[in-house]
Amino acid sequence: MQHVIDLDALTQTFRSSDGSPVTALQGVDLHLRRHEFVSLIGPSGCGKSTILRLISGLLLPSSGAVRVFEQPVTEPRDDIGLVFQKPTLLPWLSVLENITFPMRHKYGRVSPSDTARAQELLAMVGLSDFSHKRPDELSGGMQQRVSIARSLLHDPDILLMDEPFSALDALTRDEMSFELLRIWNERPKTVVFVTHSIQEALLLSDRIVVMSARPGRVADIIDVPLERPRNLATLADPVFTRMANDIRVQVFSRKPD
Ligand SMILES: Nc1ncnc2c1ncn2[C@@H]1O[C@H](COP(=O)(O)OP(=O)(O)OP(=O)(O)O)[C@@H](O)[C@H]1O
Repeated sequence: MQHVIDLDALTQTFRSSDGSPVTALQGVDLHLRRHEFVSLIGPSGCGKSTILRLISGLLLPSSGAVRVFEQPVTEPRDDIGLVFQKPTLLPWLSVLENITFPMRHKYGRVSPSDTARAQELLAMVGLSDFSHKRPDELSGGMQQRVSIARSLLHDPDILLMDEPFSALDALTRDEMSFELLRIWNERPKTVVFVTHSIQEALLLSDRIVVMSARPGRVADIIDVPLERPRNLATLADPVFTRMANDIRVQVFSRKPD
């Protein structure tokens, strides 16, 4: 079967400010199938964001290989959407202009269909009434919704999301998780989702990659057998609660290598 994302023997070393090497990732192998939803969880600093930067081409590996659609990744690709922890909006543009900005940046113009799609996405994230506001007139959570809408504008095949809901309040966070499931259902994509929330990972994912602390390695890959479509009832499913407990134990207990 063709993989959409292949990470083979991936090692990433950085140089810290005092010049000493920091091994962020060591020997990471991971293969994602088409339209799979995979979450990465693990302790702070275990290299989750580094994996997303490597897949996106924002960073090149110290050793090992990153392939997307079987092509080595050598630079950022157009068919990958990115959502970061922070919204990264341009403060001088309106909300609507921020969403269509990637099109203006790439093609020098924004077509009426881009604008219509941006408006659709704004409605989806509940911000139709804010399309002409500037980002600093919105709350942090609202700004993050705008950046999620922006990442979806060109309907990318791959979506890389780095704790996209961590800035949102708990209710909005649940709502956004279900919205993301709905979007993913309607327009399937291969998603790599970084989160610190075991519940969020379980609710969303086909597989959960549990990473170990520095140097970051893949400690376990867990299949999530919960039926789709998932909804509020999923959260009360005994399989969900049992798996959440098991993963919590796995993440928080120190296991000797
Ligand atoms: N540009 C860099 N220069 C030096 N060290 C870096 C750089 N980028 C990341 N690191 C280090 O690599 C390690 C992995 O960082 P990364 O941000 O990928 O972890 P993470 O699992 O996403 O963390 P968190 O959950 O806290 O967001 C950390 O020790 C970090 O300090």
